[in-house]
Amino acid sequence: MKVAIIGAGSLGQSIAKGLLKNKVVSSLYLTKRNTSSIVGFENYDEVILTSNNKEAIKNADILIFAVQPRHLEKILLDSKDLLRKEQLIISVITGFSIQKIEDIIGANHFIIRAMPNTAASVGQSMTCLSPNEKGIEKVEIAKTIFNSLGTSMQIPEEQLQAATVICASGIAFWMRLIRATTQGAIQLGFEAHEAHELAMQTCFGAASLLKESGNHPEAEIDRVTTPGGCTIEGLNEMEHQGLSSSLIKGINASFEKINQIKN
Ligand SMILES: NC(=O)C1=CN([C@@H]2O[C@H](COP(=O)(O)OP(=O)(O)OC[C@H]3O[C@@H](n4cnc5c(N)ncnc54)[C@H](OP(=O)(O)O)[C@@H]3O)[C@@H](O)[C@H]2O)C=CC1
Ligand SMILES: O=C(O)[C@@H]1CCC=N1
Repeated sequence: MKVAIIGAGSLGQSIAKGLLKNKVVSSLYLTKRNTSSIVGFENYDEVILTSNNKEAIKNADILIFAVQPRHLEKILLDSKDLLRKEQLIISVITGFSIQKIEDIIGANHFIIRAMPNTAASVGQSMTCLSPNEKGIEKVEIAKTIFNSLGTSMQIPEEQLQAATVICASGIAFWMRLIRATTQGAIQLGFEAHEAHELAMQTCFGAASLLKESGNHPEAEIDRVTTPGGCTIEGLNEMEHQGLSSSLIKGINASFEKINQIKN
């Protein structure tokens, strides 16, 4: 696979690292205006770092656009004459609709909007995919790419904003929960590095339990909460303080914001 990532910033580099780790690309163009700020890709023969989007677009079969939303329109306008009908065009850009992409480059292209997260760099992204009408033909290729970076799910484009909040912003939400647990552990007397390890592995264990057992979280909670014990005491206090409610409200605030952002 010859891939170009147009806009190798935070997410673009995460995707690149995952692709390289899994050896799924024969050549990988990474573009950004200031290429000197990219580090960590020097030892890969298949990587071409450049600020020349046109060169990257010409030499790739799969284009992954990962610039900030405000930059996409100009890049597409500048390069639309170079786009080939057989190329697969993937956009990971928040809030930039398929309709808007088609308005710029035409509907006769394989276009797929993808919403991965930064865990792509370690092969653990949850990626949601929404193709345009033509892109349905190439959705399996997109699944192959994003399944090599974690797991993927095809969803209607109308749900992509919600998926962004849950999966892409979700990385930040879970990080904050892990950080808060770490702070609690330090208060209980652990060294910071120990507290971090305890919080991180326990979070990983909780997610793994659900994934491997297929159980509902409440079933797993019931297995931990000894009657009259410390777990239910802590859990109930967290709920009195609004744990579930604050998460749901945060998710809704994030969703309201994403729907206000105009590209
Ligand atoms: N970060 C995340 O976790 C997620 C982000 N997204 C979406 O992905 C997109 C990228 O986000 P993120 O990686 O955080 O943003 P960044 O700002 O980190 O990355 C964007 C990159 O695009 C480059 N760029 C800007 N203009 C051009 C240009 N004309 N040609 C080539 N490259 C260019 C910038 O580098 P330079 O200035 O050197 O050109 C920058 O490195 C956004 O649309 C965001 O909504 C979606 C899901 C998750
Ligand atoms: O915070 C944001 O707006 C973008 C979209 C999801 C992750 N980063």
